[in-house]
Amino acid sequence: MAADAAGLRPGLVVAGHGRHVLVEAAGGERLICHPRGKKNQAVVGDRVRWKLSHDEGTIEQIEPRRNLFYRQDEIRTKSFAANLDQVLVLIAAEPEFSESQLARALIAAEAERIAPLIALNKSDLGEAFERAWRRLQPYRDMGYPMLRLALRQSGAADREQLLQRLQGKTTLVLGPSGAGKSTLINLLVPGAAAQTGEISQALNSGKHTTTSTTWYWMDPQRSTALIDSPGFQEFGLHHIEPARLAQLMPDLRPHLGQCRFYNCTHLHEPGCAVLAAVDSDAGSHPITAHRHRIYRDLFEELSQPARY
Ligand SMILES: Nc1nc2c(ncn2[C@@H]2O[C@H](COP(=O)(O)OP(=O)(O)OP(=O)(O)O)[C@@H](O)[C@H]2O)c(=O)[nH]1
Ligand SMILES: [Zn+2]
Repeated sequence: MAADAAGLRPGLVVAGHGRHVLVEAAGGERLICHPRGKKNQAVVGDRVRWKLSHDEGTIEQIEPRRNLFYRQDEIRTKSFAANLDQVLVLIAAEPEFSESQLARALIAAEAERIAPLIALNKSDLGEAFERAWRRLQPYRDMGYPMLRLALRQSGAADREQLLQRLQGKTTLVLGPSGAGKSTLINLLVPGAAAQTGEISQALNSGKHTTTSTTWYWMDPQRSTALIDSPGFQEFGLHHIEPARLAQLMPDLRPHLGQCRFYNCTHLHEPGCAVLAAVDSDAGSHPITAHRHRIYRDLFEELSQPARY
């Protein structure tokens, strides 16, 4: 597409590495762009206005974001994707997933009002799978959509199942190492491996890197996208106020506003409606003891002063 009077062209950020990003122009061609100034770092999924200078570009504007998915550890903020429709958390029967990591990813999505979708892979593993599926019961009760996958065995069927959920949307895929994220991306994006090679070469001048977030189109019409992002581990949530945490946990949420103290932390107070629901048979929204422990641990973690 032609540049406007100021020489600006529209583009989409499709990969990021450090300060420079790869931008896809309206016609589909891609080029390296650098941010203008120190602030305003563009992230994958950003719609930008860029200007050509020599054979690279500078990003002059970032369009307002619908949402920004980020995790923040104690040291630095790592925002990594913007303008998402949903987050797909891919876990597996083996290696055993960490419920705390799963809970963190869901809370990060809830905080930005991005719809989460959980997929449990390796249903061919029999008993180990059923055990993992049972561990996810509280998350089904919370209303999160959940898929059973066997990506290595039943690729074609899984592909159909996934397409129904992904079509026309932009989905960030998150998952711990070994759950099958590469298998899933290769199933849905033919040629993904080759693309990754090209991107890392472009961004990193030939050095191989797997640490950048990458946008993949699933269809030639460029209407359905997957974003692959490393780093499910160390999912810091330091950008979230502890007092806001309970609202981001759908099993705690229905009990809020019913505690004796308006500023109840739901950790130890008498007359706490959340505590009353933990492992309770009475009432319609029970909270498992494990989920309350995750809440407690996170609340304490987020209450620590940030260490810089
Ligand atoms: N049994 C079983 N194994 C699977 C299935 N899907 C993937 N795997 C295997 O699980 C292992 C991890 O799969 P990957 O796709 O490499 O997982 P990943 O999440 O990308 O892992 P990293 O590369 O470590 O980030 C591989 O050995 C796959 O062959 C499945 O449905 N069943
Ligand atoms: Zn309370």
